[in-house]
Amino acid sequence: MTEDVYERIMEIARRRGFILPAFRIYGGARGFYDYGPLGALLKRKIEEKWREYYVHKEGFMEIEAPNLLIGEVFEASGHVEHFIDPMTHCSECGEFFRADHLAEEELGVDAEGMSPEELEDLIREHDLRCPECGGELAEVTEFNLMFDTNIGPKEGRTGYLRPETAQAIFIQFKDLYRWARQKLPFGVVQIGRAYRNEISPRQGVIRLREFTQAEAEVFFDPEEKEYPGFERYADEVLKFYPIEEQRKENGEMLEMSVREAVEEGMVSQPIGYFLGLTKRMLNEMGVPNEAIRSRQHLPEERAHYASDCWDVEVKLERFGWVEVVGIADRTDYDLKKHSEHSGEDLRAFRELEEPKIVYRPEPVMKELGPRFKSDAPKIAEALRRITAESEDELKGGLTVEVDGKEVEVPPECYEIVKEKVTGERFYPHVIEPSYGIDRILYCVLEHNFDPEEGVFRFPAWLAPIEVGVFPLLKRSDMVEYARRVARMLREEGFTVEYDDSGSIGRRYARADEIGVPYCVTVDHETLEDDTVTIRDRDTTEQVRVEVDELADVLRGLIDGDLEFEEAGDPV
Ligand SMILES: Nc1ncnc2c1ncn2[C@@H]1O[C@H](COP(=O)(O)OP(=O)(O)OP(=O)(O)O)[C@@H](O)[C@H]1O
Repeated sequence: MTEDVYERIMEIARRRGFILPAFRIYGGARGFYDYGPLGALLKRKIEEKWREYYVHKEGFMEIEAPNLLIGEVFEASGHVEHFIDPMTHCSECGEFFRADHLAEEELGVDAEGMSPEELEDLIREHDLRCPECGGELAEVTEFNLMFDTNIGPKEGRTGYLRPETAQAIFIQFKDLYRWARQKLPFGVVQIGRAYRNEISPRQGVIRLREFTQAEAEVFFDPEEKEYPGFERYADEVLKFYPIEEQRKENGEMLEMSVREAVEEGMVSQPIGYFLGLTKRMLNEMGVPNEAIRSRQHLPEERAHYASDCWDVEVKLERFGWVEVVGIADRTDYDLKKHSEHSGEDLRAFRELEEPKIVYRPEPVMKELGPRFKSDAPKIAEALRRITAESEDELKGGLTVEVDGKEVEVPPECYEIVKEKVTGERFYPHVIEPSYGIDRILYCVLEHNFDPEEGVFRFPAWLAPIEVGVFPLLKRSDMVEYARRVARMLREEGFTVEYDDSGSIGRRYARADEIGVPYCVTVDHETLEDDTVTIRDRDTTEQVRVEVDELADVLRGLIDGDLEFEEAGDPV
């Protein structure tokens, strides 16, 4: 038997129906996996836990938007231009590689953020060859990771499968802000599939081409430094790995509370808050503190929209530290871009402590119209978004951005008006905690795996099957009774597996392997006095309880409100 934990877990995952390669009968395709019946149950539980934190406890609004978005959205967001990875391929066997990953793996260098030219030089300098066949590597080019398609039968309307769920939230900001009673901060979440045409996904379930993201976009006023509710996770102690430590030769992870990290200026309050929340959630799922760290992105690895980003990484046997959650400060980047490209005003409003005088350019349509034709309304809208503290700032012409292009507006196209205002419009900033559910699911499998016994020891609430129900013998009276118990428990809301094949020992072993925390057995005594046994997965101890009380007892055990020893009479 192989010792590699990943192999062992994936073997059980495939055999028992957690995760399995997709399209297998047609030879499969890298980066696509199916969740089998157990995997699907486990995934739902992880998603529900995430909802409990973000929708229930934070009170964020959840939306559900299309997976396929029109091209304009990603033109504006910068993904068409920037969502690219460097790529090379072998000129002999034709295999494709992420050029930066290849350089990192084969040469041990840090190639993050290198340009295609720099990577090309590195490859030539070290005579790097195809790891599969030794062939020569072709030129390094840029590859956009978005899957594109054509919307409708007519050519011309490009659509993209979303590479992140976030954009649909930004483009609906106006309504969302209204539903939030025009008060900041507020959060909006979305959970769903995201698609990235990863060049060469070789890390099994870690790097998929279709995966599930759970994202929150938290809109706040950048002038407010305090994050409401900060105290909730302020005392969580985390392992921080900031940029300075990563740059030192023997850099270390710094263990401190979220509060201390904020006081030291290492993280902002909202970023610290969501790092603390994430650690707490991962702990609940059985990922221990030693395997969790918060690593700050180096400037060269930050996404095009982020001013700061911290990844929550989980340590895995085969892959080392793997990002499972990214918490990015997206500033006002997205709302600004979508305002500029769409002409909609996606700003929020804040009351001023004291009224003030501002100057703004009021569009003169009879000048704008003939000059800019169909662009005139958008230019007028862009002008209306401008305000200045002094008249001089507006004199002599202005530059506005429309549909991603800069447009020079001559002074005769607007009149400068003076206004007394009691409030002002501004672009909210956004903190985005972005969770990769599939990666979390694999981390949950690995960190709840007991390699000695080859079984999963999920926390009871997280186990895909919560209760196993077995008749001791395959006698019709016991089978019938056990089936009735299984049905009753299902109706009470438990996930239940009924099993009557093979010896009872084999059935317990099968249940242990997939992490079933409690097994209920119907035996001779049951038929006489309506009591059953409950067996605890981790201690293999048993208690006897009345069938009438079974559902309440199991609920108490699964919710952690009841100790096993107190659950019934020891057997
Ligand atoms: N190809 C993928 N397969 C599975 N999950 C992914 C993939 N890409 C991203 N994710 C998940 O989505 C989360 C947020 O996406 P983000 O854009 O921050 O990832 P990323 O920094 O591009 O990831 P990576 O650097 O590993 O490619 C990640 O933390 C990760 O859990």
